[in-house]
Amino acid sequence: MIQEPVIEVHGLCMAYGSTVVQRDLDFAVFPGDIFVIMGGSGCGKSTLLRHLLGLKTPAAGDVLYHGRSLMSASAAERRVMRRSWGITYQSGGLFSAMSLAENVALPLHQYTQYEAATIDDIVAYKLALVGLDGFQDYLPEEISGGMRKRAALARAIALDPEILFFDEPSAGLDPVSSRRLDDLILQIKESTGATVVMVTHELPSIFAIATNSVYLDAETRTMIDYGDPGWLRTHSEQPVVRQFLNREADVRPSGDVSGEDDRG
Ligand SMILES: Nc1ncnc2c1ncn2[C@@H]1O[C@H](COP(=O)(O)OP(=O)(O)OP(=O)(O)O)[C@@H](O)[C@H]1O
Repeated sequence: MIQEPVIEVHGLCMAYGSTVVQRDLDFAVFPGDIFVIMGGSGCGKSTLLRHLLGLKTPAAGDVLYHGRSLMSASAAERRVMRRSWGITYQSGGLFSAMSLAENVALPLHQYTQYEAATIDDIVAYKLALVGLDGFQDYLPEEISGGMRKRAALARAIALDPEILFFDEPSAGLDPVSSRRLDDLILQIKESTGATVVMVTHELPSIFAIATNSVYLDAETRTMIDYGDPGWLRTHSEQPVVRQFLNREADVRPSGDVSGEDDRG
């Protein structure tokens, strides 16, 4: 059976003013993928995520969800699309003055007409799902960084999203917490059937959970490879991609390290 893509990126060109960040991006994300946006520092990964979320307008090209253009969607259509997305930001993005339960309840208040008791049940269930049973009354600052990331994930899955977006989910976490978050993302993807799109530099995460990826090159300002990162690691025809995935010494001519990831 041929699967229809969930997301299609067509001829996308992204720019800030007259400065082009990336151009000619063409790729698709299929149902159930854990799709990773990779590339060196400053190549445009977060900018691509902002375009996928409709937070930034392309200089050219389009993003389609189930074949429907995000760019030409009306505000009402975009709201329907957003209803099916769960988003977690690099910082977690939890509201510091609200308890974990209040944070997780926010999208339920915003997008549903559920009664308070139903919302309480869903919040308790989602917090339990991410291992935060019993922490509903804590403020974000009262728990660890790993727990905050998991609370942000609980909020992102509050509405049972079809697509989960992550910007650097394990940024700032120790390897054990990072691994736990990977396991949780996999578990949630498997139990809900969600499609996952994430920006990450973390090779262990990439190899542990990604099913497909795109590599954005900072130097040529376009995608230079696309595929399963485990396969690209040894088979990519692009030395920069193999280098990124193997974290080898820089293979560019000396003095040019624009594609290097300095955080690995
Ligand atoms: N609001 C902005 N205005 C102008 N330029 C910007 C803006 N945001 C990002 N840029 C530039 O666009 C380029 C891509 O930035 P972006 O944050 O998308 O890269 P990234 O790959 O996510 O980087 P990192 O890996 O360091 O997080 C960078 O050169 C950055 O300086």
